[in-house]
Amino acid sequence: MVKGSASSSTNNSGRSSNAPHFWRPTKMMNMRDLSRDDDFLSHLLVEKLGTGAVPLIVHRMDSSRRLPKTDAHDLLRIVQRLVVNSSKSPIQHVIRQAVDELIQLAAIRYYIRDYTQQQINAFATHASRYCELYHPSGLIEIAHTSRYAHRTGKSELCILATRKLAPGTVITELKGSMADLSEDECRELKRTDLRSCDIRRDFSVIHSKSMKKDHLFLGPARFVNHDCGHNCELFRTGRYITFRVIKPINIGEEITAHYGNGYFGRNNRHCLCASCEKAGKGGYLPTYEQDVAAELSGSDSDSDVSSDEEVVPVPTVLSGPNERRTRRKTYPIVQEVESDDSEDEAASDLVDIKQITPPIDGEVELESSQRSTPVPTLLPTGLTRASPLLAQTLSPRRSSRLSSRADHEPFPESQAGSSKEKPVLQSQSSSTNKAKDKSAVGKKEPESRGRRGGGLPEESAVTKVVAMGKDGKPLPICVTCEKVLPVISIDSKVVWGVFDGSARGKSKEVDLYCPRCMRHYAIYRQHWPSRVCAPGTTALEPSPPPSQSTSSLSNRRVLPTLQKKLTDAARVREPVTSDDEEPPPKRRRVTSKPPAPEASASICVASRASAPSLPRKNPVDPKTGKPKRGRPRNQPEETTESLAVNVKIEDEDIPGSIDVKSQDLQNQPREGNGRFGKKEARSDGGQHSQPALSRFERAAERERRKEQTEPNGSFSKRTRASLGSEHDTNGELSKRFRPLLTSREGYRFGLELRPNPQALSQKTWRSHASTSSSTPSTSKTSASPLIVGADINLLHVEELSTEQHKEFLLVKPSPLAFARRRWSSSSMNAVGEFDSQAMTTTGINRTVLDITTSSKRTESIFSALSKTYPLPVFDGHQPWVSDLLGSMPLSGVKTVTASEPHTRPSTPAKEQNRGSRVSTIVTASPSVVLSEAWAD
Ligand SMILES: C[S@@+](CC[C@H](N)C(=O)[O-])C[C@H]1O[C@@H](n2cnc3c(N)ncnc32)[C@H](O)[C@@H]1O
Repeated sequence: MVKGSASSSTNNSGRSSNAPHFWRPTKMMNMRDLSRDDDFLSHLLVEKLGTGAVPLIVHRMDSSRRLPKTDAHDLLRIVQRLVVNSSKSPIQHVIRQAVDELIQLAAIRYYIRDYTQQQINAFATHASRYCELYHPSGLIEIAHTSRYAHRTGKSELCILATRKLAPGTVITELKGSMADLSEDECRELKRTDLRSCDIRRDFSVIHSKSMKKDHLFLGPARFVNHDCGHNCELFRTGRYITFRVIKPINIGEEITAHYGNGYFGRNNRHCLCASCEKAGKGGYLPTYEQDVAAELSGSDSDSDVSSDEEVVPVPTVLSGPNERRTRRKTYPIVQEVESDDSEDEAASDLVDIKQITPPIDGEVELESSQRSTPVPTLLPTGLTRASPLLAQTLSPRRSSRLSSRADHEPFPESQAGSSKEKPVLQSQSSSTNKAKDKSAVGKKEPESRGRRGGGLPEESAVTKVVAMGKDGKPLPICVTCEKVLPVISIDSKVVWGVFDGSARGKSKEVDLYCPRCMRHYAIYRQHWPSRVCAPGTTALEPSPPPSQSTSSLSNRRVLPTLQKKLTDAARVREPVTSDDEEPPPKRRRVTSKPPAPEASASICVASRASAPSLPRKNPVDPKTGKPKRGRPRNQPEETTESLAVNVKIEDEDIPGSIDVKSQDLQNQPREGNGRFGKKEARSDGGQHSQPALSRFERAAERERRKEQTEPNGSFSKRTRASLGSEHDTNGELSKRFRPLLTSREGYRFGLELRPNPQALSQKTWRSHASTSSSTPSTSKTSASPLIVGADINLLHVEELSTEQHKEFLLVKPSPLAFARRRWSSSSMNAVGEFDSQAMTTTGINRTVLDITTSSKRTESIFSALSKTYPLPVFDGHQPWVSDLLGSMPLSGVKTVTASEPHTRPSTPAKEQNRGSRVSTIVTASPSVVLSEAWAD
């Protein structure tokens, strides 16, 4: 292979100086790898997503290399999270997150195990383009089309609009980059080799006149099909090739471009586009087949086949091999990942698209690099209808079908047989279109495919036609979009779809969905084409991150190496600023939180580059020195992450946020799984640590404790008897018999008392602020201020002057960072004792506390705090604290909205205990209040 020219804007490290951090024109990339990445990603994120069962048809080049099997559910969850998070974070952020998660999937990690950092970057870039398609703001989607199947024996993909698009709209997510093709590669792609099933001629080869080079189109843009009456034009925008709408496009209509006048043979005489179909031109010319036959026999002097290319015209046969078949060779997806062939390291460059000087008006002209003709191939007979639809896992209801759909799928009469076998198109009874429908009955409706290119058609004016099978019965349609179900065929064999009469009975019983509508519903929980939740409906629930299966032996072997690469790649993928580049998403200070230790690999998030985190993995077994087997345990960070999803920040610009990841926290020893190490044994021999309990376990524990205590907080006799001796060897009350912490009013407190932190602190601070000019309030007279954060480490706060205290108190904690830890506190152990060690792990080690609890245990809390950690503590009962807090102008509450449900009791009796309960929360979960309140 020949190395392509390096981009002038590409620096020595192989990175373009003006490329965004998630896209790097990659030097020395193997074109086959790039193409294979693209194939793999489009298979995962288009074909497999939400359908799970659609076989691989997107395969461009090298089918000899097997692809690892990927769990469709994992893919779906990643995309669902992207959708859920899309309303909360900038698009770049959610896409990076999705790509990060994708790359953490075991199958993908295996796939890229031998990749260099540059290759990983390129892979991530491709992935980001496919992920971007699913953003709810997206304008397009990828769908199947069978338009060309009657000639090619296979289904293909196409791009459809998800919204009405007006002329001038730039479809930014329809990006493509171009891999520089060497002459050999180009010839390889062009030729039709009957002996090799692995290579196929590819039409997505673009010739740049200005560069005098051929390129291979990569990314979703490669699925834009040609139409002589195209509705979009290709143009270059900075580093991308993208598309601009030139004619109004309706929902569901296909996005088409013009490949050039000679792309499908001279004057595009082999073109199968809708416009040609309408006009009876190109591949729909009545004399087309005779012309082709004449051409093949050599009598056509106009033949485009150039003698210097190894293009072998393929005869028009029913079942013989042809270029298309080779392309659509069924791809074996192995059950287990296998070791792969060594890579051909011969390199070709991925061209920096900036090099391509548009010839006219910024457009990149596409010129046919093909000299041969698409080979007309007839499908075996009997495929006019399709086989039973596979996975009917989804159940969007017929009743909620969309009222009207733009015609987007070509009718399968031409998908599933020769043009002679085209089924009759017949009007569907429709109240609004009866007259038109009648006229359409029994004749081919030229508008059936040809609404592209017209003005934005009124949906009510759309003539609904149904495709009829050979037997005169209507072909099955998708219950959602009401389009004829595509028949997906590989090597002229139907692999997906509904066909033959035997299946028709079934199709009546079950609702059938096209792959696109299945996928759409699976992702958005909305019927196509809606991507947003209707008011009053439940939003998608974010699924937990996909499990990290490391069961494969080969995976375990390669993962450490890969991990290192991912980490290095993260460093490489720093943001590069340039005029041309999209600005990196504004970092939110409030979202800064201690990076999850060993929580996730990120090759994309530049902010993590300085402290790259590692993918979650199992702890190392001290005996064997190897990672433990089985599913890695969930880590606390996951909880905070999922909580973070539910936290909405209305004001991003929060000054004075505290980096809660203090040095001390970092220095704290951790176990292999990222958790903090065992805590020192306390003087009484007990352990501070408490096993992390699930919500249900905690509830069960509370119930158990309730049972064990009598109403006055003491243990029942039965419990007492079962617990054994009350006193330990020192004569102190044994831990088990210590009563639960109670407030002065006898209110039992603990983690079960979870008031709504926002409402609580709002009330608290408001009331305090309103009285701030008057006599300072105390916990006894009113709801008192609870905690004020300060970024200072004080041991003896009493020695400071009031002014100094004020200064400390002016520092505002980061509400979001603390809110994320709202319920993660385990600072109260099972018997209600304060666990200061746990407190440090919840990120409050820089916090000055004002504990206003009236509990008698305050003292022990303070001493525990100062023993384990030099945590400055203010006792709310001390007059100077009350004075200080009372005199401060307290601006109250940051608008942090937490959507997590809570179960705060609201009986009047309990309301009376608000002060105490709040105090309880302070000690049990300080972050609750910290997240909401601070002083101005
Ligand atoms: C750039 S790709 C477009 C995506 C393609 N449908 C796929 O699934 O990979 C170009 C290929 O699409 C098909 N194609 C697109 N427009 C066509 C047309 N007007 N007539 C015939 N084939 C077309 C041809 O198979 C061509 O090789």
